[in-house]
Amino acid sequence: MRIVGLTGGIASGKSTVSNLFKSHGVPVVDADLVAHDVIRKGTGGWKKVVAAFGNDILLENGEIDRACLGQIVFSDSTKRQLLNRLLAPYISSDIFWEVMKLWLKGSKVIVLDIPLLFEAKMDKWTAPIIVVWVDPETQVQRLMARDGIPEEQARNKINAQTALDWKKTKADIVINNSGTIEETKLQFQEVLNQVTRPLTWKELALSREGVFWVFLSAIVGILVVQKNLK
Ligand SMILES: CC(C)(COP(=O)(O)OP(=O)(O)OC[C@H]1O[C@@H](n2cnc3c(N)ncnc32)[C@H](O)[C@@H]1O)[C@@H](O)C(=O)NCCC(=O)NCCS
Ligand SMILES: Nc1ncnc2c1ncn2[C@@H]1O[C@H](COP(=O)(O)OP(=O)(O)OP(=O)(O)O)[C@@H](O)[C@H]1O
Repeated sequence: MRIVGLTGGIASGKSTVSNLFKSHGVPVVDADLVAHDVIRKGTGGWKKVVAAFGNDILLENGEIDRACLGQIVFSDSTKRQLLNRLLAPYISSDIFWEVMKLWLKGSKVIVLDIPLLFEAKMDKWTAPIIVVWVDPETQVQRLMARDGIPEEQARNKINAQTALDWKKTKADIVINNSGTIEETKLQFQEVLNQVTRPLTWKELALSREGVFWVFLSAIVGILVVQKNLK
């Protein structure tokens, strides 16, 4: 199995690229969706977050008001680190199970869309690593437009993350999403070819079929040895 890492900065275009993967039949595990799931009302993550941040972050229906929690953590690095610490175990274990489900289904190539791939040190489990890069001014403008927030808030969110230029230096593949969607789609086609090329022997051995054949060979080997010993 090939586990491709997809990361970038906030509003750099990760979801845009992951939607392209999905539309070409490559399954994607979306860490943002997982992060939303682990703080649903009544879950372990919800309890931890409410205990740490208080009832003021709750909506009337008891769900966490993510916009409100976002305002708190994107302007205070200590609180952000606290939230990251509380949720990291839940997020990583859920991502692991999502990967296992895809492995059991026999998926050969999957994409992990994880904004904090490097920060959470999950980059070691993925190869190749794709970084969706955008120039700084376009990033601010797109974030302001998408979230309907003022420039200062947008810059707070961007500064809450490791610099996108640094992430770019760690990438195996960079998609420059500063231009039009059409330009991104052109780059994507090349990336798709690269990512879906035949699996290496190691990747093959880690796929469901690979494990099956290793297991079957071991059983046959044992039976042959036992027969020869009789
Ligand atoms: C802060 C929260 C409540 C804001 O929720 P909201 O729905 O408004 O935003 P959403 O979850 O869609 O995140 C939007 C983007 O913000 C950035 N972001 C989210 N959390 C963080 C963080 N802890 N540090 C830096 N950037 C972050 C990512 O680029 C993400 O794609 C939420 O993002 C959260 O619970 N974050 C902590 C969990 C986490 O680490 N998520 C990232 C997945 S690895
Ligand atoms: N090439 C592009 N041209 C114009 N707009 C774009 C382009 N790529 C993405 N956008 C827009 O920019 C915004 C951010 O893109 P997207 O949601 O894909 O980023 P993201 O990295 O997934 O964000 P987040 O980190 O918040 O999850 C969206 O409103 C999207 O429609």
